[in-house]
Order: sequence, then structure tokens, then C-alpha cells
Amino acid sequence: MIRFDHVAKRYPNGHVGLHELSFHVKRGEFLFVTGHSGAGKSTLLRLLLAMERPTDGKIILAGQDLSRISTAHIPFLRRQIGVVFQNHQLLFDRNVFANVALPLQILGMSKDDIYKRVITALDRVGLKEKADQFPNDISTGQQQRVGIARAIVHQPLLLLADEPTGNLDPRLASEIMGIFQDINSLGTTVLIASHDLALIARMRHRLLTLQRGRLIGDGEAA
Ligand SMILES: Nc1ncnc2c1ncn2[C@@H]1O[C@H](COP(=O)(O)OP(=O)(O)OP(=O)(O)O)[C@@H](O)[C@H]1O
Repeated sequence: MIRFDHVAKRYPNGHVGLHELSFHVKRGEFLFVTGHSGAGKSTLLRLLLAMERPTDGKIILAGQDLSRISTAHIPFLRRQIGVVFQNHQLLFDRNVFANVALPLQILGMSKDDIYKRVITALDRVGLKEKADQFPNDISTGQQQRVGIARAIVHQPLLLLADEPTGNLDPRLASEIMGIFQDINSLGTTVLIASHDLALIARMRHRLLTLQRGRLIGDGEAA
């Protein structure tokens, strides 16, 4: 599903975000990426989204070579990926349904298909009954769940999350992880960048540890 082969990312100012990074992720895996601030977690996610290109090495995602992908093909690549951010980036002047529907409207999907998919996605995160509410009228944990519904509504092969529980209390963080687990059990590959080592250890999944742009650990979190 994902293959990094001796990947390096050097930024134009000379800063090296990643050095010689190699790893392989199978379809359907659930894994975490951790490391201190500046270790290279966001760089790794940006490379997977083709927001950055590697300066060296090769990245294959779902059979596509991201080191060579044309700009015209990038929107097609992104349709196979869902992204969850720490600050969920919801539109506060639109209700929950409209926030989740947005990616499908951009794809030009029919109203009927949008309705079915949005309700399915909201059901997956346990928020079907909140479809008509506005983000300001639901809790922070529920807002984060809307962000997850929006990330999975186009049924991506890969779900990426950058610190998705960063501003949540431990109980809500566990709840959100349970939702990622459910999504993964339906076949989506899930990759989560997180600092929360206690939470990661409880989940018992594969953990990639980065330190100053280098991979220093790859195994089940202990
Ligand atoms: N656009 C950029 N230009 C120059 N250097 C950058 C750029 N983006 C990141 N870096 C550098 O690359 C390294 C890795 O940064 P990255 O954002 O990937 O780390 P991170 O692990 O996600 O950190 P955090 O947990 O703070 O988000 C850091 O040294 C950072 O300063």
C-alpha cells in the first residue's frame, strides 16, 4: 500500500526533514508515527499527500510513484486519501451534514449519492442524529468526529491523521481511537501521527519512531 525506499526530503533552505527513510505498509494495516517536535512526522504526511516531493528516493502509494507524479494527477491521488487534522477545520457557518458533504460536492456527486454517503459516514462516527446541528452547538469531541466523517465520506483507501487527539481529554481521545479502529476493521489503512505515547501503547499497533528525520524504531508499541 505504501512503500518508502531511501526517501530524503531536503527543504529549499537546506533543512533536512527526512533522511534515508525506508518502510513498507501493507493494505489494511493500522500504524502510528511518533517522534519529538521537528522529527519529521508532518513531512512524512505531506509527502504522502504529494504536498511535497522527495529530494531523493522513491515513494509508492497504491501503485503510484509519488516521486514522479504529475501535478495533473495529484487530485486523483488525493481522492484515495482521507485526512484528519488536530483542529478539524470545520466550517462553522454550515451544519454537520454540509461539512461532511463538502468533499463529495467538490467531486460533483449526485444529491442522492451524497445523502447516502454522508449519512453512512455520520453513522460510522455515531453522529447521525446531529446532522442538522452546527459545529458550535456540539462538543469538541463531536466536532472531531465530524472531521473524521468528512475524511472518510469518499471511502478512501488510506486515512491519515495528524495529532487527531491533541486537544482532547484522555477519555475522548480513547473514544476517537476506537472510531479509527472501527474504520480500519472495515479495510481502510490507517496512519496516525501522534505524540501521545500512553494512548499509542494501549492500542498495540505498529509504531514508527522518528528522531531528527531518521527512523529509529519500527515495531509494536510497548
Ligand atoms: N517548509 C519547511 N521549510 C524548511 N524546513 C522545514 C519545513 N517544514 C519542516 N521543516 C523542518 O523539517 C524538520 C521536520 O519538520 P516536521 O514539521 O516534519 O516535524 P514534526 O515531527 O511534524 O514536528 P511537530 O510535531 O512539531 O509538528 C524540522 O526540522 C523542521 O524545522
